[in-house]
Amino acid sequence: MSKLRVAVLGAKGRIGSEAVRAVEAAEDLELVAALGRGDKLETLVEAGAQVVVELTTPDAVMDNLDFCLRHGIHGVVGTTGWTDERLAQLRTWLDAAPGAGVLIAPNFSIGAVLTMRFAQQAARFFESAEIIELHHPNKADAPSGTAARTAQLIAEARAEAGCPPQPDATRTALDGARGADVDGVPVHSVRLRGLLAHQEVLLGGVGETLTIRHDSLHHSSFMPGILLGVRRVVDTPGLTVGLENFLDLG
Ligand SMILES: NC(=O)c1ccc[n+]([C@@H]2O[C@H](COP(=O)([O-])OP(=O)(O)OC[C@H]3O[C@@H](n4cnc5c(N)ncnc54)[C@H](O)[C@@H]3O)[C@@H](O)[C@H]2O)c1
Ligand SMILES: O=C(O)C1=N[C@H](C(=O)O)CCC1
Repeated sequence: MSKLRVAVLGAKGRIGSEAVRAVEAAEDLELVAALGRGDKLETLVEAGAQVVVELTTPDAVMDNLDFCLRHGIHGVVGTTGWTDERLAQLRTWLDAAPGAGVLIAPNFSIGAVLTMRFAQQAARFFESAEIIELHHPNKADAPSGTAARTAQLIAEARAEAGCPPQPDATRTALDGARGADVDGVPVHSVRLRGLLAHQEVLLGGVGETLTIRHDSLHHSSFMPGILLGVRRVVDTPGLTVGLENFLDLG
């Protein structure tokens, strides 16, 4: 059986360099290009890449995906910074590229995906929900893509169940003291040397709290998810948001 031809964009970065090693080590995949900032995207076409793993920056990701889809190359995207406008733009490019697929995964680690699912399931049973995300201090964006997605899922679950707004008597607060408001869910971002990627979802009800915590301790935690995304995206045309769609979680 022929190997799937894979390229990595952001190949010298923290997660990109780990992805290069993971693709090289996978028997069913062939690494055909490993590009960094300033490298020509035409190399992807010359190398015959079928799937691009996009691990760059929010500033670069849209141009990279535009190029890939114009050349019929599938995308597995870990880069953060997604907004409704960006997703709408991506859908128009996908409409013009029949057969091409893009997976956007706010988090490739299985534990983080399960954290999001558990939080979504629990959200309607508690009056209060807040998120603390904790990352290394070199991270460019806040809140993390994972925390933003978790907050959206919690808010959707609460709205579907008809939950009222969260109790909060705060009348005066220093700017930022109550975190960022993501669809009504406060999200607090910590940046601390020594950390990689961590998240706590705090849920509170009368007389009890539930804390769901996940820790990524090494970039290797993201690799099984990236490889799964590469293998599945080639048979999944259109836009898929979230690795959970490839995990048969029920
Ligand atoms: N989804 C996930 O599971 C997951 C996990 C870790 C990181 N991330 C995200 O991945 C992105 C990268 O994170 P990082 O910690 O590796 O950052 P990083 O700064 O270490 O790496 C980014 C790399 O991309 C390169 N780059 C910038 N513009 C480029 C371009 N136009 N073409 C090719 N390469 C380009 C940079 O030179 C750098 O080497 C961030 O958005 C981060 O939030 C996602
Ligand atoms: O290290 C990062 O940067 C990470 N970014 C993703 C996010 O913003 O959620 C996933 C975790 C690691």
